[in-house]
Amino acid sequence: MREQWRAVLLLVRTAWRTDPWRSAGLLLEPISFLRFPLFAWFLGFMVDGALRHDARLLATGAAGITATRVLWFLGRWTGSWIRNRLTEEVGFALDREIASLSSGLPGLEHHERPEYQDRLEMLRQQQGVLGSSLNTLIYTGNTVVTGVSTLAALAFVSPWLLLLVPFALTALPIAAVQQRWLREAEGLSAPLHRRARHLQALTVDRGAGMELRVFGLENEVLDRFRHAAAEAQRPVLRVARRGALLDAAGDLLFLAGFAGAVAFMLWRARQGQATAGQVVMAVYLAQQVRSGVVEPIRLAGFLGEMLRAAGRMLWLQDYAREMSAARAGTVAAPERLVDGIVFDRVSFRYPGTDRWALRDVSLRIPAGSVVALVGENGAGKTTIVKLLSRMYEPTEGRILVDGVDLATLEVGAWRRRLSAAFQDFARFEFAAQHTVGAGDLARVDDRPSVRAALERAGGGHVLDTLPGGVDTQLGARWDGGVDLSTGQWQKLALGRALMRMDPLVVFFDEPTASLDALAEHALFARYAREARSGTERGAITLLVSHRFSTVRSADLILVISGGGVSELGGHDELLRHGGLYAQLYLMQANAYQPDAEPVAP
Ligand SMILES: Nc1ncnc2c1ncn2[C@@H]1O[C@H](COP(=O)(O)OP(=O)(O)OP(=O)(O)O)[C@@H](O)[C@H]1O
Repeated sequence: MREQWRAVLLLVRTAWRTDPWRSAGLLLEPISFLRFPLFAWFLGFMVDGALRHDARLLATGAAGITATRVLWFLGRWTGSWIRNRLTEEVGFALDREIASLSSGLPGLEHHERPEYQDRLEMLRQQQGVLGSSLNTLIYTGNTVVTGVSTLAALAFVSPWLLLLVPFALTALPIAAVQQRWLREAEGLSAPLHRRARHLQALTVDRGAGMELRVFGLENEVLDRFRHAAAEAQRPVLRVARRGALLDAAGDLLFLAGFAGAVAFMLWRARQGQATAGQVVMAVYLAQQVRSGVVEPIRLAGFLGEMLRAAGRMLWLQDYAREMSAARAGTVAAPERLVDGIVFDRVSFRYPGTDRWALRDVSLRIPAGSVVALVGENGAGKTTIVKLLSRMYEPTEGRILVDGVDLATLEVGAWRRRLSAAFQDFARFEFAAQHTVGAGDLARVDDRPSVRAALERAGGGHVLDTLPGGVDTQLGARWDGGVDLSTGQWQKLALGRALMRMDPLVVFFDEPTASLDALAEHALFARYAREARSGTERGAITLLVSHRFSTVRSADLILVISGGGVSELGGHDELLRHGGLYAQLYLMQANAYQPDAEPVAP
């Protein structure tokens, strides 16, 4: 119950914050919902006036009915106008908040948690519901006014008529049971919905489109999507069918009670205990008892669904607050690195898995160095990058930045001192200027800086091929938008990584997979020279690459294998050592010279 009140408060607070005037105006609407008892009362006047030939009573009844209609019309008209507008505004405000909370979470761990995914999935599905939840809340309030005033008027005619209420109240347990079923069904459907959305996304995803066609998977994916969507619907449909049967049983019961109430009033009239006007008033009100009592209950059930959606919103708020408090850190990020970064017995498991991605890693990355991470696929190289950028926190052990635990550094400030280019780079479909400039928001509009960063990334010529230069909209789906090749996108991503002027750590996690080995080598040789010349900041460059021609120019090479560091040293030193590095290096070197004799260490 406390959670439901919190959800109601969330809606009211959001409405008030979004538009206080409209929120206040809505309080007028319930007045118009007194129409049923007023109408019945004046109708009774008219009937009695007509039977008694009492012109004053007749006129009072007619005037009252007219006034009731006018009040109803005005209240409804202004109310629904304000309500619709406010509902939209509140819906947008909540949608914005979901986006801002999800993207503002400090790390990526939540993406690995099925329970987070499921709840977010439900929130996404119910975004429309969230928007109209305020509408339902107010409308429920209005129907409560109708119900209570109807019952009060009925009791005024005869308290015995309130015996009709239990017949209507059967809707209460029915709604509760239906809600429970619905909740269970939603829980069952959520992972299936997620799967269906993933499959649907594959059918429209441009990247997946090529593979779908090459491997002839179109129908297979469509079939899987249809199957997953049908499966996701099944629990909810089953519940809807069972719910409709329960509703029908409740309706029949009320019909029996209503017949009893009408018979009771006719009996009273025959006994001379009620006027004809009171009989008409009672019959009119009795048939309203059904909607007067059932409607608020039905809506309360519906409101329950809304409040559950609002409750998930509260959960997201709490989760974001908790994560930020636990992960945000308070210590200011350093201006420069003096000693470097130390991994102190770091172990890491991805959430929801029981396999160690890194196990007991201890190493030191000296300030000002260019470090290469090499190793086979799945060895743990990217995981090291993710831990250093605080997308995840170590499961065990600590990472020290100049002796300070990285977990205590203020996460936003630390990230402002990083820069990165990834193999899975983002394709920001903005104007080219902003796609690259996004790497340093403060200089997002600075044309010379964007040009310079791109030149350093070896991508200056990409701009020259664009019809509108830096102002060209990227992405073929936009008006006048231009699409780029994967390699061109990658160069823009590299340019973005080179926008920040004073990063402390720069990650290059296989960002040049689309470049040939020579181009990659030339790019990093140039970059490493620059990085070494800027050593007064002690900046560290971390390069993940499978190309040993690039890797060999690093100051320090870390060979990652099976989640640990198996070798560490300079190129010559590791070759002399004759371990895994030497083996992999020679294999690649020989592959580049197929006619040459195998090179021995
Ligand atoms: N999000 C994730 N959830 C669960 N396990 C993961 C996740 N990402 C990576 N792993 C696992 O962690 C291990 C290390 O992965 P990582 O991405 O660090 O390897 P890598 O050395 O960068 O590989 P590659 O050269 O293929 O990029 C792998 O076994 C991988 O399956």
